[in-house]
Amino acid sequence: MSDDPIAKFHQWWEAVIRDVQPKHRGAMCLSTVADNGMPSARFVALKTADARGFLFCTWFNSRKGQELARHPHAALTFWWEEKGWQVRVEGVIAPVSAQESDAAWHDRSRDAQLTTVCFQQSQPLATEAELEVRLQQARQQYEGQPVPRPAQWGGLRVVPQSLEFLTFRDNRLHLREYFSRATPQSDWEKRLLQP
Ligand SMILES: Cc1cc2nc3c(=O)[nH]c(=O)nc-3n(C[C@H](O)[C@H](O)[C@H](O)COP(=O)(O)O)c2cc1C
Repeated sequence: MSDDPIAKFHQWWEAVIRDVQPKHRGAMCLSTVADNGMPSARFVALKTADARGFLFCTWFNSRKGQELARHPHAALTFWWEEKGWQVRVEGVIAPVSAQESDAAWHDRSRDAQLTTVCFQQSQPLATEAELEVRLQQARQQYEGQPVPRPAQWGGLRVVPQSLEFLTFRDNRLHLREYFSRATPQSDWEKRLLQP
């Protein structure tokens, strides 16, 4: 078993992509905390995972973006049913360079860029019909030209302090491999946890 949790994460993620071919290959539950201590969770898409951390993209002024700006701690949870694997990540939020956010923006399809720019994520919506109207307006506005990345949209990185890999077993003797480190510069320590 790998003693480098990032390498282990990659082994698992690549195995899932290869063997399961999920439609949303990077889907992960992102948990944040509000001022009153209330947690909130939603799925986002993992873009990359490497020694620097786990990168996802969003609106900085969305609910999650504002919560992370005020409380820069986050948890990520993956569950890959076909493999019986759960991964939990806990860490701190680190900003991402404008160049990296630009690269992520250019990776998106034009359709995805247009649906991103035409909404103010997390704000109230008057009617469902407004969705189509706004998208049509954005199509017209940017016809024949590139869709620029909004300044409020970009990447955020979760720099992990701990990762836990759970191998689910039908007899409930789940294997839990827990990795933690005191600081991002420290070595990882590994231990097993009771199921
Ligand atoms: C599979 C999946 C992937 C998603 N990926 C993203 C994403 O990468 N970024 C994002 O902002 N929202 C993504 N969403 C939408 C979020 O779940 C959420 O509805 C939205 O970001 C607003 O959350 P907030 O109001 O807590 O900020 C995704 C939803 C699903 C179901």
